[in-house]
Amino acid sequence: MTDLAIAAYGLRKSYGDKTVLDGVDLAVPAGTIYALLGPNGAGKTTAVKILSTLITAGPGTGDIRVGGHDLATDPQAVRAAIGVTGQFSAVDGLITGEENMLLMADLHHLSRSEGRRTTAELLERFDLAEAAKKPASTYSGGMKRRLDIAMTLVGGPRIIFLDEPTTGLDPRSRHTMWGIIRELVSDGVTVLLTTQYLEEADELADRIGVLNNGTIAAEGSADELKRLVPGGHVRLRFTDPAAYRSAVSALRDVTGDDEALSLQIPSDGSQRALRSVLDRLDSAGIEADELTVHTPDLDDVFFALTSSADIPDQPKEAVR
Ligand SMILES: Nc1ncnc2c1ncn2[C@@H]1O[C@H](COP(=O)(O)OP(=O)(O)OP(=O)(O)O)[C@@H](O)[C@H]1O
Repeated sequence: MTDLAIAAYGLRKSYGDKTVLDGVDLAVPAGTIYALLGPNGAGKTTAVKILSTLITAGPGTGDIRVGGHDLATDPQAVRAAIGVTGQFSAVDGLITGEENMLLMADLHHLSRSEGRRTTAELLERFDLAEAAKKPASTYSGGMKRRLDIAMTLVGGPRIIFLDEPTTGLDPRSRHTMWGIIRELVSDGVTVLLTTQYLEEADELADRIGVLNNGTIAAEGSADELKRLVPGGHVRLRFTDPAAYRSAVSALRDVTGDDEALSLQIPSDGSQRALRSVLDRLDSAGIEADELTVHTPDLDDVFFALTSSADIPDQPKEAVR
């Protein structure tokens, strides 16, 4: 049996008559990154709050184990094993970065010397040593987010929940944060993150769960998810209408756009498929002005799975 850091069966939660989570299963192997991806209001934060014991799951929820501990019977042990960084920072702006860290060390009952050592180490690691004695309110968004994660790490959690860790950060800070998350996992920590950014899930996650309408509409690695949607094609553009017409008759299975003088050929984008297109063009003596390859990306998957809210069940049937 794989060592699961997080195992949740049939997560349910409703607010009044609004069902937010309608039986979500999650299985996250230790030492991996799992991304919960979903549009606004999909229930990502709700799932994180339940798994981190901040709110209770609704009736009908099955077993939930985090770090091997049963969430229902041993929430204290779960809390000791995890760290949570939410969308709203735990950083106190009135005190310095260092003081924020020392406060966390106190909360975790570290001795004074251990607290100082851990604080210094983490501030250094997160590139905050220089700013350590400045009030946190003077920090940039990226620095605050790094301090927030550093504070989460004071207790040495083995499982970390990151709720939208890079929302609102500029591209450079986002890349820094990705580096930090990768480093955590290389130390054996398990990360469950929520994100609205497909690129982030693609970059970081071993597995991605697409949350939609209260259920996981699809789950897999980024590559597996991309294979779920059709849409790979080669696009050829022409400036000469005669060349365009010859290409349409020389190639099979094409969809042409007579006005734009462009045509699309379904293709998996492989070298072999491209060569076959080029060979056919060559042997017909046709030269295209532009050739582009489009392979499905996570955007295509996301839109395919989350855009048809008006057609119940369709997304699930399409992928399962
Ligand atoms: N305490 C609450 N009372 C009533 N409704 C709530 C409560 N908390 C969340 N909701 C509703 O549950 C739904 C899911 O919210 P949640 O915050 O989990 O979504 P999310 O996927 O994290 O979205 P976002 O990306 O916007 O943060 C939303 O429609 C929200 O309005």
